[in-house]
Amino acid sequence: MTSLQPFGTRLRRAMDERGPLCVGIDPHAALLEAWGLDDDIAGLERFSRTVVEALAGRVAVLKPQSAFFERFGSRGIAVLERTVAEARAAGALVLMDAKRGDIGSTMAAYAATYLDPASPLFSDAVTVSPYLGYGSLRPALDLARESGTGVFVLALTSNPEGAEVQHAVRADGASVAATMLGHLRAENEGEASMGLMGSYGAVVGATLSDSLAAAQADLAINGPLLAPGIGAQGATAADLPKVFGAAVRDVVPNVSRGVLRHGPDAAALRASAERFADEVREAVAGAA
Ligand SMILES: O=c1ccn([C@@H]2O[C@H](COP(=O)(O)O)[C@@H](O)[C@H]2O)c(=O)[nH]1
Repeated sequence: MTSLQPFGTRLRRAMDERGPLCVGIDPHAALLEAWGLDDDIAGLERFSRTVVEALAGRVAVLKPQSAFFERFGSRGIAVLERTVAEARAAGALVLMDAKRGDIGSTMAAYAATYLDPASPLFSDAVTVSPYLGYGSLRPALDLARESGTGVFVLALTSNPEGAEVQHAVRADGASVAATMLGHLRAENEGEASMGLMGSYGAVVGATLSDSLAAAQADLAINGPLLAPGIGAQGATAADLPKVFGAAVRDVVPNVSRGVLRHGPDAAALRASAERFADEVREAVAGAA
């Protein structure tokens, strides 16, 4: 298998060169309408291509939300394939937001879909759900190591409903979220010993200011922390130091609708992404 440099190394370089922002490609029906596009395959294709052309040469990460492509069936998946390939060719890292999770034997097929370089949906990283247990994710974790890709495990999601599962406390006193973060810390240990960022990340919402303060120590996983919730969900770049504490340097903040609502004008999309990137840079520098 042709292997890339480890995802964590590639991501750290992209964050240093371009800033840490991740922009989502979320073709909501309402956004297609606001852009003057039809809610059909041609609208989907135009929307995605516009975002890629405007931003793939500038931001560190683009995150297509698979659901918005899947709803168009096989033709939507074909657009997703082209979107991923064009974004990667233009220099962005692509994080596929698919939130897959299943028993190990099925997980191996999901892993092959997103993390095998021979797959038409090959991406730099994928989001996964650990609801079937962290160990069920092993095929994705192993394939990521082999192919130089990354895996982001849902730990503390940005939505308020997540707390009933993620804050649940196990018999040993650890919360489910802390347990997932502990697994990721162990997964990234090899890179930590070499002073590099690991390739195994966690999803931790930027919206969690109140509930996270007590758990900041758990965030030291030596891997990237994807932080959705900025913009449409109400969090701001200025919240990041408060939410993430010392881990703020490993945060990859995601903004989707907050940027996309400025389209379809490419210059306006770029200006919005740049504003968010500047705000993030300022917040992180202020935390030093
Ligand atoms: O905890 C999570 C995990 C994933 N997401 C995804 O991120 C984007 C957020 O979009 P906005 O328009 O910036 O709200 C979207 O694709 C979600 O599915 C999340 O929001 N929270």
